[in-house]
Amino acid sequence: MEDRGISQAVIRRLPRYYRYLGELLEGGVERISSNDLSKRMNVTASQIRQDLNNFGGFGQQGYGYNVKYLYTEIGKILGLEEDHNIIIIGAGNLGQALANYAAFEKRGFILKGIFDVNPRLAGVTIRGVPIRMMDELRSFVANNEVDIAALTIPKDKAEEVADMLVENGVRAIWNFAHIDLNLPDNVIVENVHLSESLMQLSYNISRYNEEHQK
Ligand SMILES: NC(=O)c1ccc[n+]([C@@H]2O[C@H](COP(=O)([O-])OP(=O)(O)OC[C@H]3O[C@@H](n4cnc5c(N)ncnc54)[C@H](O)[C@@H]3O)[C@@H](O)[C@H]2O)c1
Repeated sequence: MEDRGISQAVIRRLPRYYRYLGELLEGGVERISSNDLSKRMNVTASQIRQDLNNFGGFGQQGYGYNVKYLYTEIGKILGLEEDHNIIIIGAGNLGQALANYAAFEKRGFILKGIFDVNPRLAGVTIRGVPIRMMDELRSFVANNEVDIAALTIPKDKAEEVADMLVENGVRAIWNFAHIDLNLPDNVIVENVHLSESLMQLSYNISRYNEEHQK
């Protein structure tokens, strides 16, 4: 998928630019050169120029980038100018950790509901949001605008719950269950697997060790 002709590789890097530019804005910085941004972000200045050139000619020689403008433009590309309503399915360790993480709200991801099958969790609230039982899910999705469903349930339940969500109109899944979901093309899935990130770390440790033994 391409966005305004911008490659997925660039899109993957945008959240990091967005985070740094947000910090600069909070610190009152109005403009920054690609060299300064490069030092902060530990990315080459030429990579930054290449990436940010995708958004038009607002990096000017001798002036640098207009931080507010770039932040706003990247926010638009990432679809962050509108809020997204989220529900979490599975209120175990991970689901509760996500629900407790208030900072998502600052980015416009609003927690609307939490669901589980465990009756002992019924009515427990997390940051004011009650954990509901799964038999309420259908009517909840029908009566509330739900943009994203996070799946933090066991993997053998994930496919069936994802199907049910999709049947009821949910179009984006943030999938933490260790399974590749088989869903229609019009459903957008983002898989988050911390163990894959750990394996990447492990690979980098091995590579570092090998290189430094030579
Ligand atoms: N992607 C990652 O990086 C990552 C990291 C940790 C865990 N996980 C995965 O996330 C899932 C949750 O992990 P956890 O440690 O929170 O487990 P957990 O056992 O603490 O929580 C799972 C919750 O799901 C509920 N549940 C079970 N079946 C359900 C269903 N059909 N509908 C709704 N809720 C249901 C359970 O009652 C429980 O509260 C697991 O699949 C785990 O493998 C993924």
